[in-house]
Amino acid sequence: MRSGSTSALMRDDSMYSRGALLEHPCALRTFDRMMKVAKGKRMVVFLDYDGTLSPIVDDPDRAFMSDEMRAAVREVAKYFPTAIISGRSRDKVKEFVELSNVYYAGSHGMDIIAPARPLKSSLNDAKNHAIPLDKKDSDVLFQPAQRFLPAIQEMFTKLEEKTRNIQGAKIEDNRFCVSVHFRRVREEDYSILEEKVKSVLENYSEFHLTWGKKVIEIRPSIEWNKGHALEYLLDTLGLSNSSEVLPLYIGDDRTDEDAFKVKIVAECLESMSYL
Ligand SMILES: O=P(O)(O)OC[C@H]1O[C@H](O[C@H]2O[C@H](CO)[C@@H](O)[C@H](O)[C@H]2O)[C@H](O)[C@@H](O)[C@@H]1O
Repeated sequence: MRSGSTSALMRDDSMYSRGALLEHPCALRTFDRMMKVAKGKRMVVFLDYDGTLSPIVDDPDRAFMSDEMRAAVREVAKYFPTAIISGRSRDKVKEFVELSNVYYAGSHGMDIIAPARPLKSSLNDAKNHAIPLDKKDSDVLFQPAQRFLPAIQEMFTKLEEKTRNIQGAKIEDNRFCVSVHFRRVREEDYSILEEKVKSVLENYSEFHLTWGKKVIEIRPSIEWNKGHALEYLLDTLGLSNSSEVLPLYIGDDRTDEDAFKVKIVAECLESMSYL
């Protein structure tokens, strides 16, 4: 996503959602179709956090998940491998979700804890970034944007300084990316905020901006997003064979589109539309 003019921040979140709904079948309304497609397949569940497992609220630090939702996810994870893929830092999303039977991918998939298994597919380069947590431990950390950490920390400090005087602006450290929230900023200050963010970014050519729900996200320009994280997880789970596996991805924001575009996910969506 790209800003057109200085008013990119004025973009209406609900317009995006309506467009996405037209393009993708609604899971609840097409439940029977989904079950037909799922028959005989190994289902793997991928969930976004904000706006999916928790409601969108004004204060990002208070986006709590309900106990009911937590119980539902815990139950789902008993039957299907389940992963939470979020723009948040992995620690933060884990703190909110509080479940031990799910996989976590934070920073839009740039920070994954996954079971240690040999990678089978074309994600060859990915294994170079995988760090075993412990010899006895069966989990590995996958962090393809590690080298950007010092620059991200620097940017975070600069953004806090520059936006200090903009009422309602909030900078969130998501470890391998940074969020600039403007949900509580007055509309007349949107363009000032956007300019300030862009002025910081000018000195960091290896980063780019993306726009979510009342949030600007600053991300390292590497070829890695929620879609790659989904593929990585499927692969490490030994489940990247598309004829046997049904990946179910639930998400509400623009960055979730990267996961919807993954071939195996897109094919499943398409097969549901033809039933
Ligand atoms: O990938 P996600 O888990 O959906 O994370 C995307 C961003 O979500 C959070 O911001 C959004 O939710 C906040 C709480 O409801 C809301 O105040 C904000 O306006 C939304 O954009 C999170 O705080 C961001 O860091 C994530 O990038």
